[in-house]
Amino acid sequence: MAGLSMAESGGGRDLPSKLTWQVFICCIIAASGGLMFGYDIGISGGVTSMDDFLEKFFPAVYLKKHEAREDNYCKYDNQFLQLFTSSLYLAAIVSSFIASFFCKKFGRKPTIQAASIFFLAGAVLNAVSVKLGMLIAGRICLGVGVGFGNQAVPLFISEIAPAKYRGGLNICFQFLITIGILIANLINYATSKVHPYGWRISLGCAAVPAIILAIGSLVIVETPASLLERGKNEEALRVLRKIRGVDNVDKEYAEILNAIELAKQVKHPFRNLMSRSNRPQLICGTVLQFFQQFTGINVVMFYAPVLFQTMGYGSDGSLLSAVVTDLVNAVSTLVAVFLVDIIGRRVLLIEACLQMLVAQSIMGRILAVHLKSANIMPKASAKLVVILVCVFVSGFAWSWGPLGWLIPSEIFPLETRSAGFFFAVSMNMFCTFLVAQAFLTMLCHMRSGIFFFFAAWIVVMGIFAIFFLPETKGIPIDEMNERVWKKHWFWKRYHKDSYINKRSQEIQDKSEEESLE
Ligand SMILES: OC[C@H]1O[C@](O)(CO)[C@@H](O)[C@@H]1O
Repeated sequence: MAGLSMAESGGGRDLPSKLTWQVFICCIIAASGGLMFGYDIGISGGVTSMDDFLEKFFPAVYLKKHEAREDNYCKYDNQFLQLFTSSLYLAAIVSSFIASFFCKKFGRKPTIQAASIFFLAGAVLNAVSVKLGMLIAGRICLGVGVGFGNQAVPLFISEIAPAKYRGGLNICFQFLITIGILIANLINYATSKVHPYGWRISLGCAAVPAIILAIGSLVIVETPASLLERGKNEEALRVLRKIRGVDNVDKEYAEILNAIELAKQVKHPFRNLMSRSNRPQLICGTVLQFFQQFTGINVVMFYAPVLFQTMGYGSDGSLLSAVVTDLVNAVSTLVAVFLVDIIGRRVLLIEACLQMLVAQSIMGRILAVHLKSANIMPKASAKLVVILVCVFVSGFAWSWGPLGWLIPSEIFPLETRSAGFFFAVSMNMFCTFLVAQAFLTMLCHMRSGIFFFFAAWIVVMGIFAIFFLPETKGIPIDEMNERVWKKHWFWKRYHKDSYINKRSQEIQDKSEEESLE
């Protein structure tokens, strides 16, 4: 198998590996799960600002929207409307739990295939909806797809990529999420002019990425780690040779095998995950996803068109502004693809905190000054807010967006990887749900204060990144414990103590044995 010219050396050490086309294509196909996820994220904001859609499913919101005297901040405050957006994430939390077992027992590839089937069912159901119940049922199917896809795809990519390219390839997942969001908003822009069923086209088009994923998932290989985990040793060796593009993969094979043997001794991964020595990874992996969502990114992704309408833009202008921010989101994610394995994870995260903090604070201030109830914001300020949204989004896109997935996928040892990643995925889904469900109500009650609320969280996450997040750039996954956690100024205490605990347990066991004899 020919390798791409850029890659000849090993994954940060002496493992022979090339970035082969096989790996590259598998990663792109798997990452198209991100396209699907992104499409679902991007589509709901535009659809919920379309009059035809509101009139059919949410007549109360429709009336409120066209009520001249209604408070700008509260036009869209409706729990059911928020449930349309957020039900997907609720379903995804539950399904990613199931997916974590499915992924371990049947492998990463069938989990990705299952995701595509749920995506397809959800898209069809949404496009033909005649009642709110059908609409929500469709969103739930999409949510199950998201749960399965988001559980399997980042793991798949991290396990199949050579360590040296793991960061960049993994970010393809997030990149395709941003492309999905962008396409969704472009489609919304076009279909908002198609009356009365434009929204059906928007929701139905989700079937396209679902079909791409379904077909693509038939041709990808299973990861060597997952094959070994299920006792398919010969196949694992064959796949490893194929994806690395070299025959001599003995060392890597032995390392994965070793990790599997260790993993097999762990009968209860979820219980093991709670043990003291696994706590640093668990805390960092989950907290990163919590922080990712509490940047307030989904306020922009879900509700940008609604937010821009609140500021006085017309429907067209709002959808177009949302397209611009999505473009910035996608392009900036590419920056991370190229930089993450060169300058590392922490620099990106910390720099982005500063950038997002400045943008959020100025935005909050502008909205506080100009957007009093039922007032329309001056055009220049409204334009400035769009620019600030772009500054905010770009900071997020080259840092907390992609790294929220990458870091949790690379820090857990094999025995707790699936279980640990589940916590990260479900934290993402849970917080996305919270933001989606609460934002319009928060906007109505907190008004511009909402931006300061998220700005405060950005300060907290910056402090966390500076003091508590270790650098994982270029470290092979199976060496994380030795080279990262056991050396970190804060987290090393968890290993030291666990060693002491283990030793004292051994001594206690021994003395019990002796006394029995
Ligand atoms: O690109 C923005 C998107 O990325 C995510 O944070 C996922 O990583 C989504 O929740 C968000 O909508």
